[in-house]
Amino acid sequence: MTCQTPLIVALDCPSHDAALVMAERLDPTLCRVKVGKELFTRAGPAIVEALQHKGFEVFLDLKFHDIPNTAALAVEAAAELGVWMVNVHCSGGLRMLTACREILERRGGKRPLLIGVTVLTSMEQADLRDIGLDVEPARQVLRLAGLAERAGLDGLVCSAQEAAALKQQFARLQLVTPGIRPAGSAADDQRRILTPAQALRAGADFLVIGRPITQASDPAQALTAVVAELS
Ligand SMILES: O=c1ccn([C@@H]2O[C@H](COP(=O)(O)O)[C@@H](O)[C@H]2O)c(=O)[nH]1
Repeated sequence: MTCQTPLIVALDCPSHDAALVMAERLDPTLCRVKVGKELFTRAGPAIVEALQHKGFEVFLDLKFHDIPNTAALAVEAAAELGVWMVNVHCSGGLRMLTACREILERRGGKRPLLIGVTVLTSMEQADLRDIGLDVEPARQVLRLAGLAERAGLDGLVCSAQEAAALKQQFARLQLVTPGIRPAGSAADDQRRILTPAQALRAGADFLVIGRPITQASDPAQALTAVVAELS
């Protein structure tokens, strides 16, 4: 099934069973799901297959960042799982990004969207300074977007705060935006946030939402409320 909505729910759950219980409360016509580091490390490829079996398209958010050969082979393994989207860190560099794109092209057939992570939405300027980057997040995002464009990636993970500037310079790239917070929700550890409606207006293609839905007392109702905000 091809899902038409921009919503991706982050299933940051501690076990296979917990993820399936949460997935039961979601509707695959209203959202895709994201399997990240915690869930995949605990539950492995079986959880991806189980979610696909329930009708969900899966974004495998493992943010690969390694030497080109290792990263590319990891991306190929993700493609073999039949995931809809996979990602790598742009800061792995042009050769790493290119190797990841090339291995998917060589494989042929239906392939996942290959998305480059720019600057994590939990980071602000002080965090970049701590790692030796004396630059505003938005500027660093644009730099890394240029690398992703040159390497032929399909899109970027970025904050929706950068979406308008990115769409202006890199119209081809699809923008996947975590750090989405419905009005009144806690920001948690996120720093560069926007509401769902603001994010779409700014040009985001896909909105990643985790805790505001999965930790709500009624996740199905929380998802429906976001859908309503966007319609
Ligand atoms: O820059 C990034 C990249 C990935 N994420 C992931 O998205 C979700 C967000 O969850 P919330 O509960 O809505 O904060 C989470 O799985 C992160 O690993 C991100 O937040 N920022």
